[in-house]
Amino acid sequence: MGEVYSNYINGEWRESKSGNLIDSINPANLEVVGSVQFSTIEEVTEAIDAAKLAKKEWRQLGQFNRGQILYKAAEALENNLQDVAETLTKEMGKTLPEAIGETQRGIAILKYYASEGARKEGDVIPASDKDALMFTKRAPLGVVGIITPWNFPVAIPIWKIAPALVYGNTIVFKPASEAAVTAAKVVKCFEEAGLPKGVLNFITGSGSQVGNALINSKDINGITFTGSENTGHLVAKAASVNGVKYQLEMGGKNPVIVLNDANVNNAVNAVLSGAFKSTGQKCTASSRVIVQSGIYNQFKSMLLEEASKITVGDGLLNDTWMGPCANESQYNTVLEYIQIGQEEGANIIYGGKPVESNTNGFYVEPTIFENVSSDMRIAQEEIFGPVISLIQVDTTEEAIEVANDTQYGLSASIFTTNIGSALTFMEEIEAGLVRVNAESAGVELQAPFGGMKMSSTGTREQGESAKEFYTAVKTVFVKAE
Ligand SMILES: NC(=O)C1=CN([C@@H]2O[C@H](COP(=O)(O)OP(=O)(O)OC[C@H]3O[C@@H](n4cnc5c(N)ncnc54)[C@H](OP(=O)(O)O)[C@@H]3O)[C@@H](O)[C@H]2O)C=CC1
Ligand SMILES: O=C(O)CCC(=O)C(=O)O
Repeated sequence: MGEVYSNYINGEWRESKSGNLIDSINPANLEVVGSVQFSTIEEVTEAIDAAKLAKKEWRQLGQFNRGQILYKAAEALENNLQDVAETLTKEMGKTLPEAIGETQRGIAILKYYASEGARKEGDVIPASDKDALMFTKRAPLGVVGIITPWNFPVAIPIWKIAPALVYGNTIVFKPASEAAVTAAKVVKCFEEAGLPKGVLNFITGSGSQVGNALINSKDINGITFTGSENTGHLVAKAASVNGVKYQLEMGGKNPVIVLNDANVNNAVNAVLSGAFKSTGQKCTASSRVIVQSGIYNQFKSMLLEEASKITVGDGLLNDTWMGPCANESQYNTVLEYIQIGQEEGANIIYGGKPVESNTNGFYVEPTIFENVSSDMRIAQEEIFGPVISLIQVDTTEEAIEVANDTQYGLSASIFTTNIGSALTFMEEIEAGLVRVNAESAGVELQAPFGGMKMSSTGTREQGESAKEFYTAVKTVFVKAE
């Protein structure tokens, strides 16, 4: 049995009174990575109460000083980089280089929002009365609930926690159970940074119990969520009933268009990386590859050649390019969709089977379908695994039409050397992230991140956009007398 991690409530590591634990399982070999608390609803209330109690003092500390604490959290994470990254790989399977990259990104996000501490909190606006001073001032929301998924267990919590803190909010953070040990290690870095008690509260447990109690609380002022559509809808419903500000980041079914004039080599590399890195478990992963007929055969043969070089295995091993699915349920979902694709009449041209291992890991081959039409389930539903569909089209217009033929709108990319086609794509595509000659996955911490249609709720995370969610604007009008 691995180490046991407690909840962090009001500045103390506390075991749950339930006496029960949730084991976190390594998807590469089914070993227990560690265990976290199976918390009770009463403990959610304790965490929210602690955050409520801490909010005045934290707000009054001021934005600059709050930023200084985030620099210390960045330093703490830097000191623990290797351990956090290895835990991440063990918990959810992505390869160690990817886990190290994600942890480094977490450090960079902390530094970005630390420096935000020294930036402006509002604007002076000319009043109609020349003797008055009118300005805006950003105020924190108060207590923010943060619910995160398992696919980016370091970056996603940090890109929510860091802006929430610097703008003066206190937090109740509920991580995905699949990746809660990594999350506990991230929280320890905030503790090491010297956060006052109650400012960041961490509680683990089942989504349907702990998560549900958090989203239905009348004592939170904001809730931010990344995960599945089903849960996202529950968050939105509860938040609107309680008048709580909310933000959702959900799925994607991201297209990559490859036109006849594309640099095929670049397109092939971007599709493989965008589709199969992190075992396809990114909301920005490429899943529909829409290829113009003139280049289809050349693209397909290069894609197959490069796909054959992908090595699947334990993410901690040096020669592994792609790790396992994060858990048994994802593994079964991926295999089910491979079955569905075949029943729908699509052809597997690469992969399609589990990868046998002597460790019983949740390994699946990178899988490529062709003869896919846009109305098939494998072209419409988020698989969240290493599966792509090749869809052949004749024209740029048809390619964009197929790309938009989805309920999602997170990321979309095009490969072309024609600036006119690129401009048309930028204009016509229904996606929050528009990428030209670059893979669909790839998020810059200083830029707005979020989608259109069913992928998000219109709000954006990261960069300067985070301020819009984590603060309310006060418009102040002052006259001397
Ligand atoms: N957009 C994205 O980045 C992600 C998308 N997904 C999509 O979702 C599918 C399922 O993944 P899954 O992990 O089950 O996603 P969920 O939406 O169930 O989980 C995301 C987070 O929500 C919590 N949660 C679950 N149920 C509730 C609830 N009723 N109220 C409040 N919080 C809750 C989870 O806790 P707990 O872990 O304890 O259940 C977890 O912290 C994937 O196959 C993929 O398609 C998944 C992850 C990320
Ligand atoms: O592509 C990324 O780096 C982030 C994607 C993401 O937010 C997600 O998959 O949930």
